[in-house]
Amino acid sequence: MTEFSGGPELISDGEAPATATALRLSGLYKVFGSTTAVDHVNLEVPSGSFFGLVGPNGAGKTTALSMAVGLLRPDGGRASIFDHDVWTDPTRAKSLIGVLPDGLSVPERLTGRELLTYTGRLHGLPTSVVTQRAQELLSVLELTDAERTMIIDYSAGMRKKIGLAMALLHGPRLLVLDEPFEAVDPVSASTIRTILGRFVESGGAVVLSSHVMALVEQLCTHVAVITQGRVMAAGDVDSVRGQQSLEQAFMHIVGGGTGGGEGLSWLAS
Ligand SMILES: Nc1ncnc2c1ncn2[C@@H]1O[C@H](COP(=O)(O)OP(=O)(O)OP(=O)(O)O)[C@@H](O)[C@H]1O
Repeated sequence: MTEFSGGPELISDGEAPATATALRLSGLYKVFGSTTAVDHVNLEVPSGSFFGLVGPNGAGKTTALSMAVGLLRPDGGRASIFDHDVWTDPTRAKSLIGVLPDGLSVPERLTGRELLTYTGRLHGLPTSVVTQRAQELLSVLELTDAERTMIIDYSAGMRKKIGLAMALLHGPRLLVLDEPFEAVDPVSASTIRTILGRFVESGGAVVLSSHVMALVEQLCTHVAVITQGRVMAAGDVDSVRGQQSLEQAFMHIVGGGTGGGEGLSWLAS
């Protein structure tokens, strides 16, 4: 097991943004055929916050995050990163964010090390900086043994970790992570939590989607509950959960928890 000590300098590359809002979504809207995936979503992610986006399957989390980072064009509304509009000022906006998208698509025949080198060079980082940061990220994320393995041969958890390394490599100020802990083993998950915690302590902001309420409750300072494309509750974690656990509050807000008690009688032997 690699102890996480020190590690790469994750906050650094841009000048300090003057605004206190890392991510602002205003009236964000997306329709697929007859499905309104994201329905006029307004959200503000403060600088220095750890923001969890939770919601049932199909709630619109991935669609909202994809529009927030400029991967999917909205049908309406705006997304801005530290006051830079993602669609009218994409170069500046995207230089400030690191993204771990759902279903990361990368050149599969590159090795982990090659992928980081390629990513760093695309960001315009000097070779020496890319080499040093890639080394540290591979080590911290326990991918050193797999640095010469092609991505096509990576497990699901290894793909998440190399995706996170790609998101961190250029020293962003906002991380937008779709299900970063999915398929990741407990030791790596703990390392990732430490990295993200340090990132936020240093003034960065993290937005992540997750289905694991206990994790969101433990990690996040803020949370938004989204269902059927709409934000049903948002704010600091204490105010959203009230006197209940976040899971109880979630069930209450989305109106779930009644299924599974009937039917499937053929499963009982
Ligand atoms: N490319 C697409 N074409 C058509 N419908 C889509 C597309 N992408 C998403 N949808 C629909 O939009 C809605 C929101 O999907 P989305 O993937 O954003 O939900 P999610 O909250 O991320 O779900 P999950 O938790 O299951 O990952 C769903 O009804 C989904 O079927």
